Amino acid sequence: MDKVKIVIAGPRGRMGSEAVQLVNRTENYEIAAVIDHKNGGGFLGDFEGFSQFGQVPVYTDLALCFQELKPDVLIDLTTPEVGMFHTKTALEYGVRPVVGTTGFSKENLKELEELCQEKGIGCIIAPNFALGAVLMMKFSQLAGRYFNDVEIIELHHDQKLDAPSGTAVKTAEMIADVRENKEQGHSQEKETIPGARGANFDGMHIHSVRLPGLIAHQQVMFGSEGQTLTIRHDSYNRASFMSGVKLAVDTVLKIDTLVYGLENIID
Ligand SMILES: NC(=O)C1=CN([C@@H]2O[C@H](COP(=O)(O)OP(=O)(O)OC[C@H]3O[C@@H](n4cnc5c(N)ncnc54)[C@H](O)[C@@H]3O)[C@@H](O)[C@H]2O)C=CC1
Ligand SMILES: O=C(O)C1=N[C@H](C(=O)O)C[C@H](O)C1
Repeated sequence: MDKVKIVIAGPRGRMGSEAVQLVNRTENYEIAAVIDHKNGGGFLGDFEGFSQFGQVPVYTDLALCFQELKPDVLIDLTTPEVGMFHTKTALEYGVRPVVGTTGFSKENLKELEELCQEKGIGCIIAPNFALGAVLMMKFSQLAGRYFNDVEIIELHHDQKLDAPSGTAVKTAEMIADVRENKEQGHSQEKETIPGARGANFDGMHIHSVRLPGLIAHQQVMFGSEGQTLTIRHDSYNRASFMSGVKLAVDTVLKIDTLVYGLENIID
């Protein structure tokens, strides 16, 4: 059986470097190339900490990489600014994207859904690859059917670029699908310091904590008369995301639509 040819964008990043190791240790996967904005024309092995990957080419030009190597899958773990461009380019060249990069808007998702349809190939965008986080979102959605009052508190390392996190937005979207619409808190509440009540998503509030020492954590709190329910997930390292990345790569090869969220494929 031919190996799955994978291109990884963002290989020197916290997630990308973990994904390089995942692809390298998976028997039927092969790293065809990496995409980085440095060292185009060189090799991954030239980057510090990657000496074992001497032969893996580095491209700065995604389209050129796809034209020359015709890979099966792009794993994108970059930044909100470039994630959409990479994903679109991949679909245009018939390469199936598995995207962990966060910060995609509803409009972005709509455009990608149409592009998948046009090209007849699959794409997976997963705001969180950790199984526990996916369950936390599903459990929160279940609780949202019974509790209208919810506050989402996401906690991340202080190098994170986007706020709120992709996971928090996805959680809010999933709860909003089942929750009776409600503007939370007192109708006359006033912020004496702007932002004190966090971001407002459909009347729910999202709070973003950024601290060194944290990795990726989220707590969803529900309240009603005389009780609260708290659902919490913690990722203590980036290895926690890798089984989800593998599941997404294996799945994206078999589908021909856009899937937004791992909860749609874990069953
Ligand atoms: N879906 C999930 O389970 C997870 C998603 N993430 C998301 O993944 C993304 C990456 O996160 P981290 O690895 O922590 O960030 P990071 O900052 O450590 O890595 C990002 C990498 O992208 C590279 N990059 C930037 N522009 C590029 C370009 N034009 N071409 C190629 N590479 C480029 C940077 O050099 C850097 O190495 C973020 O959007 C984050 O929110 C992070 C953890 C889990
Ligand atoms: O940047 C991170 O670290 C993470 N980003 C994703 C998000 O925005 O939800 C997933 C996870 O929380 C880690």
